[in-house]
Amino acid sequence: MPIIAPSILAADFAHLAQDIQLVNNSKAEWFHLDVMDGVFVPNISYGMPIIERINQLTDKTLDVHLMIVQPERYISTFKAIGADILTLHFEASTHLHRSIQAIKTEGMQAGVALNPHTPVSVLEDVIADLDLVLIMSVNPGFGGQKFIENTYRKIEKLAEMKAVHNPNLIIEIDGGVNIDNAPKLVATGADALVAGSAVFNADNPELYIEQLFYS
Ligand SMILES: O=C(CO)[C@H](O)[C@H](O)COP(=O)(O)O
Ligand SMILES: [Co+2]
Repeated sequence: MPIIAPSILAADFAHLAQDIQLVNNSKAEWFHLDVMDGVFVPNISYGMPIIERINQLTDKTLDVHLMIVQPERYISTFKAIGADILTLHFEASTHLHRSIQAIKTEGMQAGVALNPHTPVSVLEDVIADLDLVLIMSVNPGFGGQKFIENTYRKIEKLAEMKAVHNPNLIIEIDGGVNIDNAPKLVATGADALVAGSAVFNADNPELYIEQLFYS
């Protein structure tokens, strides 16, 4: 079964506690939390106070996706507010190896995210140190975008690298995931599926999460 990570970006911020409870009651194992700075991506989402509050309202894993420049500046801050998995972008990280080690030293799981144009091969020399690779299946910055079909090819290649270098690596797919593409994503090698708009726009989000879980 894949790990389902509903993206809170698509939640109703006027009724956030209700949407957190919905995820708590569902088969989702993780909360996916998108932090955008308006510089690395052309959008600003939410930051530390929201994540800190969500951490107080759940026992589930907090999967934090940083879409910010100089993410290394905030590693200890995200640990302090409850992040369990901290994923930063390859494209935003000059000293990626050092940042991965810093995340692990803080006691979090370390992830690296790749934009749609970035080949998985760039991770060859750090893949053994990683807990997770997040493949962006849309261009980062916004929810509700159309899934990019080339993602399957990237999962295949990453799954080959995983088999050789790091069998425990989690392959996470983020963007445009829904119940139509989820089965093929899982069959191709995805271990974790992020879904925002598909979940929170569903008539019954809890049931939708269950359908994704049984993909
Ligand atoms: O990182 C992200 C955007 O940059 C989000 O996690 C992603 O877009 C999820 O939203 P949706 O499922 O609506 O595509
Ligand atoms: Co994300």
